[in-house]
Amino acid sequence: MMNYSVAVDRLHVERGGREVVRGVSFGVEPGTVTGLLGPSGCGKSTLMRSVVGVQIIRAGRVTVLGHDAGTRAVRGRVGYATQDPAIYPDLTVAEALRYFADIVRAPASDVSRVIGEVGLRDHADALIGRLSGGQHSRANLAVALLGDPEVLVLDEPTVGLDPVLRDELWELFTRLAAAGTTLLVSSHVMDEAARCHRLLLMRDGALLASDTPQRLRERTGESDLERAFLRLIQEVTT
Ligand SMILES: Nc1ncnc2c1ncn2[C@@H]1O[C@H](COP(=O)(O)OP(=O)(O)OP(=O)(O)O)[C@@H](O)[C@H]1O
Repeated sequence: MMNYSVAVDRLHVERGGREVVRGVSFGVEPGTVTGLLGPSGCGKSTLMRSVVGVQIIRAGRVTVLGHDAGTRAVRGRVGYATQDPAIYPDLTVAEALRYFADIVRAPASDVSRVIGEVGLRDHADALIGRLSGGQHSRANLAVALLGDPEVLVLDEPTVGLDPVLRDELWELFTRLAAAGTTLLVSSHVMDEAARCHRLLLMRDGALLASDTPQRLRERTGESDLERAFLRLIQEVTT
């Protein structure tokens, strides 16, 4: 059996009295980038919260690096960037990162490394509260990179970024994966899908597909991944 970094088995999650993840199963191979795509509200963030271990689940099992998600054995080995950055606005970028580096017991040298990786070197001394939306989300991503976690769970890390920055961040994700990190990255943007090793296409709390971009194109006969996704939706609704 494949030694998955993240394994989700028949996961069911309820939120607000409604089942928002309905029997999802998949595995994420080590050293790969897996894209989690689907329309707003389909359950992407809920699924990611389950992988990080901060979501109460109704049924099923989520294991990360061979341990139940959120347990002590995996704490510090998983980096998580949420959609809503929660970094103190009255600290500078470097101060905030030093603070979080202390919490996750990352080496002090990590602060400068992650600032460079997200392209915030020129803003290291700027107050978090004064950053633009895109700079703020990069600072948030930098926090997740502290301590060089083996698994990175990134909820829409490129939202609000211009195409050049998005491209740079995807290059970083690819580089991290090549060095052995496992990444689960959600996105609304289909052109980012092509840069993933594997795609999870989600709709209404269920997985429509879990496959490589190439196999999804072949299976649907569509060269464009957005059209391939639409075709899969047609298949299940007709
Ligand atoms: N705190 C909550 N209480 C009740 N229901 C919630 C809560 N958070 C999310 N939901 C519901 O759970 C469902 C899945 O939400 P989720 O945030 O996982 O979707 P998503 O695919 O990440 O959406 P988006 O792309 O807009 O972030 C939605 O129907 C949402 O309304």
